[in-house]
Amino acid sequence: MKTTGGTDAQKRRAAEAAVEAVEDGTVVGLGTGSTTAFAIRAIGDLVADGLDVRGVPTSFASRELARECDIPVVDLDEVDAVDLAIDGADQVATTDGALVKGGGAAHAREKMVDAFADRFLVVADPSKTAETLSRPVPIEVLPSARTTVAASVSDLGGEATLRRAERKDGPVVTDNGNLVLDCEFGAIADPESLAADLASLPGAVEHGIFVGLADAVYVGTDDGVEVDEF
Ligand SMILES: O=C(CO)[C@H](O)[C@H](O)COP(=O)(O)O
Repeated sequence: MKTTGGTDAQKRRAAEAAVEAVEDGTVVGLGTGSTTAFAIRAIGDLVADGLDVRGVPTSFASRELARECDIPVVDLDEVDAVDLAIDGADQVATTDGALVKGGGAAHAREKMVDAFADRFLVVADPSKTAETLSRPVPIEVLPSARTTVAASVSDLGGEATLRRAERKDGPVVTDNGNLVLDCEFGAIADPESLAADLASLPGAVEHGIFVGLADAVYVGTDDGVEVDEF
């Protein structure tokens, strides 16, 4: 499910440009994925130079990396505000900054942190951008809801596939102990409407469509960074 079309240099450029927005004394949401990992490492470098920040990780993996980088970490329920969140995406709509996320199965916690943040910056490479979202939409589901949610997805015109683990027999289990259905809808003409439909399914914990949340998208290219504000 991971999308790895961009180069590390592109990802790093986007991440390091976004990290320039991190201010002293703030709480920063730490997204998940290979692009955000560059941002977490860059924040770690600033912490080593004396920057005072606390990070709110969105996954086991981002928590581990933040700790490795000596970034003090706190849970979302321990802070009154998240000043800035930096997170990656599997696909970014260039028109309005709508996203498909969840390639790392972390979208439930990512959505909580990204939505709560005063400002949410997306970091991406050019392989992620599109005029219309069309990537399969991950839905985190309670284990016993996987067949009922899959049937509802089919009623909505999609096709759900249980995400399987690459290095173990069986399904991917999220950090929250749930399963993930990757749901193919083809081109998504109205992400807001599909998001509302998916949010209403009993047993669906969270889906990977992020509408109206991104404040800016940083796209790292081979020779710079393009920034779109929304
Ligand atoms: O949504 C995500 C994890 O749930 C990631 O942000 C998304 O998959 C992008 O990852 P990468 O930067 O490795 O391509």
